[in-house]
Parts: sequence; C-alpha cells; structure tokens
Amino acid sequence: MLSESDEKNGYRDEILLSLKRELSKVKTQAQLMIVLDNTLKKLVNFSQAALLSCVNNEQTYRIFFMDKPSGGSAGYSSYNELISRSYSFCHDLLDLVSRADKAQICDIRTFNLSVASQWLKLNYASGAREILAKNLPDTPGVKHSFVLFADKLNSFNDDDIQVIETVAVWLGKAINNIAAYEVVLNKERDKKCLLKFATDLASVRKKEDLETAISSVLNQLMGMKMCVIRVMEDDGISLSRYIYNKNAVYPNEESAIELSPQNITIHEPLAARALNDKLPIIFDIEEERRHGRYLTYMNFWKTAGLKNAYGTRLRVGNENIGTLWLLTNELNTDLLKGLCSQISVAIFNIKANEKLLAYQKQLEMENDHLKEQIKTIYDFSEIIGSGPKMEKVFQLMSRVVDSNSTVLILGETGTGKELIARGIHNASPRKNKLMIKVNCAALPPNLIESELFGHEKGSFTGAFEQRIGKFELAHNSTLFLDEIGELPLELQVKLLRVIQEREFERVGGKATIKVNVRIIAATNRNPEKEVAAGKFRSDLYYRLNVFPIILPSLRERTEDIPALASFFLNKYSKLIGCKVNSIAPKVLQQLRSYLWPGNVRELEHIIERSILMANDSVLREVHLPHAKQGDKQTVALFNQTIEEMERSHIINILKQCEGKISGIGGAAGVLAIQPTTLHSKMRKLNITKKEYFKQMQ
Ligand SMILES: Nc1ncnc2c1ncn2[C@@H]1O[C@H](COP(=O)(O)OP(=O)(O)OP(=O)(O)O)[C@@H](O)[C@H]1O
Repeated sequence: MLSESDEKNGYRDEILLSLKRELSKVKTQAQLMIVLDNTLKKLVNFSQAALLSCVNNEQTYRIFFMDKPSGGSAGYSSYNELISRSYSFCHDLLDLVSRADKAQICDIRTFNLSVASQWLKLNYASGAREILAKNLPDTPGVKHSFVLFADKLNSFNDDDIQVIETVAVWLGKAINNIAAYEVVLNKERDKKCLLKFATDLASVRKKEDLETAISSVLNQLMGMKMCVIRVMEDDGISLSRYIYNKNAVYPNEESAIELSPQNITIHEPLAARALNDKLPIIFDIEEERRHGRYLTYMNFWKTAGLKNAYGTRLRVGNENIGTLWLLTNELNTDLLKGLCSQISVAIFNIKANEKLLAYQKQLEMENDHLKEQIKTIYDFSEIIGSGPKMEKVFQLMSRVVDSNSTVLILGETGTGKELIARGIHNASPRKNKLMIKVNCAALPPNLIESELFGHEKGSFTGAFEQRIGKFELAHNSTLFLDEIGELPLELQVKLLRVIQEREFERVGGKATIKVNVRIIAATNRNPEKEVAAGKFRSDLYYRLNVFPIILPSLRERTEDIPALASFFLNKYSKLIGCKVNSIAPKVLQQLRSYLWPGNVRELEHIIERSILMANDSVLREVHLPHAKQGDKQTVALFNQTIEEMERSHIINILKQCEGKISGIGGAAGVLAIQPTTLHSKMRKLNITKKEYFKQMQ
C-alpha cells in the first residue's frame, strides 16, 4: 500500500511529466502562459508569473511575458505598453536576479518599492507579497529570469523550489523554441512582405505608387518612423527630395522639414558620407550626440524619440542615383540592403518612364503641330505652281487665310478658283467646318434664292418642306459662291444685304436669321465689264472685291505645265491602276506649246485621257484638241477675250462630242461641268446648235 507521501510524489511526478510534455510543444508566449496557468499551478501555488529577459551584461531588461494582474489593476492603463517597455534594474531586483541561478524566495516588502519599476509597484498594489525567482539555463545570449508571485508570505516552500529547479530546464528550452519559432514566423512575414513589395514594384509606374509601396514595406518590416529619399538631378550635383515619408508626428514639424530641404548638393556632409561609403552608415544617435557630430540632425532625431538613423546610397550599376535615409528603432540592415537595390531600380525605371512620357508628350505636341502644318501645307501643296505668278497667289492666300475678309477670286475657267477657295478655307480658323459651295450658274434663277436663303414650307409651289439655305448651313464656316457673275440682278440685292448685315429671311419666312459666314466668291467673267454693262451691281462688286485674287491662265505660267502634268500623271495612273510614270520630252514640249483655253482643267483631262490610251510606262502621245502653236487658229486665240476663248473652247468640245451635251461622251463630261452649267454657259455665250453642227458637217 502506498503511503500518503508516495501518493503525493506520484501525483507530482505525473504532473511534472505532463508539464514537460506540454512545454516541449509550446511555440508561442500565449501557449506557454496557458501551460503555466493550467499545469504548473497544480504544483506551485502562485498568483502571477513573469519572465524577465535581459541581454547579458546590460543593466536593462524587458518583460518577455507576464500574467495580467488580477485585482487592483487600476494603474495598468495599458498592459501592452507596460510589457513592451524596457526597464532599468532597480538595486533589489538586480540583487535578486544575480542570486537566482539557484531558485530564491524573497519578501517583496524588503524591496525599496519607491525606486522599483512601475510593473513591480503595480504587482505589489494588486496584492503580490512574495517572489520566487529562478534564472533559466540554456538561453544563449539572453538571460531569462522566471519570477512567480504569491499573494501571501510563506506561500512558496522547498517543494516549490524543487519543482521550479526541475521545470527551469524545460522552461528554458520552451523559451528557445518560442524564440526560434518567432524567427521562423518573422522570416515568413518578411518573405511575404518582400514578395508583396516585389509585386508592388513590378506594377509601379508613378512616384506616388512607389511611395506607398516603400512606406508599407518599411513600416511592416522595420517600424519606419521617417524615410527620406533623394534623387540625383541631371547635373550630377543636386540631390532633390523625391520621397519624404514619415509615420510620427514630430515635436517640431518645421525643423523636420527644414532638415530635409527640397534640394541639397552631393557635398552636404551626410549626403557625401552616404554617397561615398560602400557600406551603409548606421548612426547610433546617442553615440553621435556624445561625440558632438551632426548635432542639428542628431538632436532633432533624439527629440523625435529615435535611436538609429540609417543612410545609404541608392545605386544602379556603377552609378549613384540618390540617397536613402531611414529613421527607425528596428533596423534590419540585411533586409534594408535588399530593399534598397529594389528601390533603386524602381526609381530608375520611374524616372526613365517619366522621361519617356515627357518625350512622348513632347513628340505628340510636335506631331500635332506638324500635322497642323502638314495640313496647311497639304492644302496648299495640292495647288501646283512654283512660278512667280502662282507665288504671288500663294502670298495673297497666306495673307488672307486668318481673317474673315471676303475674297473674290478671278480667273478663266479651269484655272483653279475653287481649289484656291478650298485652300483658303482649309487654312483658315473655320477649317473644322465644311466649306459650303453654291454654283450660281448651275441653278435655274427661280431656285437660287431658296438655295441660298432657304424657304418655309408652302412658300411657293413645290415647297413641301421647310428648307435650310446654304447661308445657314455655312454658319461659322465659309460659303463659296462660284460663278457669282451668273447671279440674277434681283438676287444680287439680296446677297448684298446678307454680306452687309449678315442676316436674311428664308423665302416665305418672317424671322430674321443671323449668320457668321465668310464669303469667297469666284467668277471667270471680267466683273468690271459686267458692271459697266449693267449686268452686275457695282455696290455688290465693291463689297465682294475686298480682297481680289487673280489667277493666271495656264498659258501665262507655262513653267508650271511639267509639274502639273506629272501631278496629274501620278494622280490618274494611281486611280486608273496603270503604270505610266513619266512623260516623254516631246509630249512635254507639245503641252507647253498648247494654249490651254480650258486651263488646268483641260490639262488634267487630257492627261487622264492620254493615260488611258498609253501602251507604255512613258506617256509618248497626248491628244490635244487644237492645232499646235503657230497655227493660225492658235495665233487667233491670243487675240481673244476670256469669254471668246471660253466660247470657242466649248464649241470645239461640242463638235468633238458631236453635239452631245450630257451622259457618256457628252461635252459636259469632257468639260467637267454639270450639263445644266453647260447649258447656261451656252445660253450666255449665245452658242447655237448651228455653230457646232454646221462646222461638224
Ligand atoms: N494649280 C493647280 N494645281 C493642281 N490642280 C489644279 C490647279 N488648278 C486647277 N487644278 C485642277 O483643275 C481642275 C479645275 O479647277 P477648279 O474647278 O478649281 O477651277 P475653276 O477655276 O474653279 O473652274 P470654273 O471656273 O470652271 O469653275 C480641278 O480638278 C483642280 O483640282
């Protein structure tokens, strides 16, 4: 039969065994406290447990863990704050700990509590009276003292000392396990954090994103208080502040900013040190202060509650690209080194990206500008002509494009009046709106008014719908009045009013419509003669003749014929899809000798027709309708007026087309005008059927 003491010993051994097993599995402080509370308490009667850790040879310690005191804890404003602090040993505690390699029991009242640490005072206040202390073996580098408190004196006895002596070894191992597990956890956390940082950096395009990523990684890994990154400017001397990130509110915010001015040079002492040292510089702020070094910085950092400052150069390849300053109390230099290389590359890329974007923007702007220019050049470049006469025309155009002045373009048929009108419009501020064209000769007189000013529904027979006129359509744009000389006199008055007042009424309408229209008019008649003959109102003529541009006939600028011919050759061989790409010198000679009553339009058609007939890549033959220069007929042409020339040209074409006016092979097609226009021209020029039929016979 077992004695009572045997039973007691057996129970104790059983609990000790289970305690040993449980402690061997402990990985965290929380688990350790649970084991102590649940199992150790079965053997030793204690109210609270604490573990003090102190780095060997130091006079300070931290509380590795401590039970929350049960009663009288009013003074425990923040338990976490209490245990995270570092304490200086008071004499009594130091004395106790220095003897505790062997377990020691002591009366807490023997301590001079007035100089004891706050946690000890509070423990006393919450009822602790006796202490059992034992230093743990096998905890390299750090000395751990296990401290148990009891609420009554003489609570701890020799049995308890024996238990604690036995448990101390396992507790020491458990502490080592916890520390090792913490290292693993921290490494895991660091790894995750670094991986996230690497992923963040991969997507970083802007400085702001980099700032967020850096701040997050430095906070998590090193409890960053402040980080300042400076980058080297293009001059290689200035370091401008790139990132200024802080987590704490500093007692003197202005001096924080002052100490981190926008720009410094590489010669500033701290910057120079960081840039020139291969290894990062770590400042022990207290140490530097003691030596009186960099006092402005060190004093400020000290008041901001900092212990360490870290400064290093940021480098890509062999080139310094900036500096990084980190203020923190939890420096991990290895990690920071790795981070700095990543940060350097990221900054380098962002700066390169910024430069690229700036170049791109500049290029886009230049491109827009060039496009604008090209557009203007393009519009003018469609107008072929480099001789002095056309140069004059271009000069006049350039002068008038930007204004709203009315332009009157004069010139024989086919000289390019419409082309010039379009050129002016396309280079003018109104270019974004379509130029509206009205051919005054193409419409029967009774419809021109409605065409120009629009009409209201039912205003005349056939006016089934309300209609917007060309003046309204051309609002904020240009109205090109072609063949203005053909405008009936009664309409000339109305046109005069619009030009003067910029307002009109629709046919059959009462409302006055105001418009902002630029007018370009053109005619192949001689307006002065028309005015003299009473066919054109002088007041309208003066209104239109604000800025006249007179186009030379093609025979007045024969120097442009080769360029024009090759322009049309290119245009039509592309359109037709044949490979005629040059003009035989003989043909060019022929073209230059011809008198071109139909001007550029005629040249254009002749080239088009000749390409169709060509068998070769060289245009060797052209089909000119008239006899060559020197013929009687040609000489006679020189003495003709524009009108006479136009008349004889139309008759010639009509003859060639055997009197056919419209449709395929009709004269209107050859002349590239509407059949209605041809009819009206024939009426005006008094061309009778007899003339072209008689001569044909
Ligand atoms: N300088 C030029 N460069 C290139 N093409 C031109 C030139 N002048 C005229 N043309 C071309 O000749 C043809 C006739 O030009 P446009 O219609 O402008 O002449 P116009 O003087 O208005 O004729 P009309 O008095 O019969 O209305 C068009 O196809 C035009 O592109």
